[in-house]
Amino acid sequence: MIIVISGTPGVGKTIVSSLLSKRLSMSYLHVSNFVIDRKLYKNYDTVRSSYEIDDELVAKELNAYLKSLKNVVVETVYPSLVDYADKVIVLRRDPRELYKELNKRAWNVNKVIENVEAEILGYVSQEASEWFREVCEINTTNLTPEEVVEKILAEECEKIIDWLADPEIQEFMLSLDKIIN
Ligand SMILES: Nc1ncnc2c1ncn2[C@@H]1O[C@H](COP(=O)(O)OP(=O)(O)O)[C@@H](O)[C@H]1O
Repeated sequence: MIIVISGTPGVGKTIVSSLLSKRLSMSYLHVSNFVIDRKLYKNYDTVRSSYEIDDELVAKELNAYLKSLKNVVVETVYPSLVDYADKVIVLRRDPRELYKELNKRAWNVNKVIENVEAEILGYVSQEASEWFREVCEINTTNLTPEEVVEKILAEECEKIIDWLADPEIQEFMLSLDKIIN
């Protein structure tokens, strides 16, 4: 069984994946760590503070490795790297909360805002829906990580979340645009 836990950075993937894997006695694979451990990156972008990856190479190595594991919870920002999954969960978080969360990281302001805007526009959710037939979205805002795990186990999914339907989040996005422009 392969369970993919995806979402924008800061939504709670690591904590939820780790709890879920323990709860189900499954292995846990953090794709970014896999890429770093196996040196599957092309280079490190110091401006963006992130590794640039060769998608095809990572997908090839990752899927070969996943085949060797029976039961695994896979955490990734890029769901399309995974060829096959039994369940795909995309965690979502109120962009205003996510902004506070990402500001705690030692990231430059552009990187924080790019990621918050990616959450507002639903990039990861869109990628997951294009790649997999069925995707379960869970809004983690105001839930504890344990409650998120319970929802995953109970398959309590929401409709695809559209943050931009909320006028306050539209305003928030405009205020972010002003900071970077
Ligand atoms: N449901 C939650 N409620 C409160 N804080 C959370 C929740 N999920 C994650 N966090 C906190 O948010 C931060 C980011 O979580 P993390 O699991 O590292 O996110 P990701 O792996 O998606 O980047 C951590 O400090 C974590 O403790």
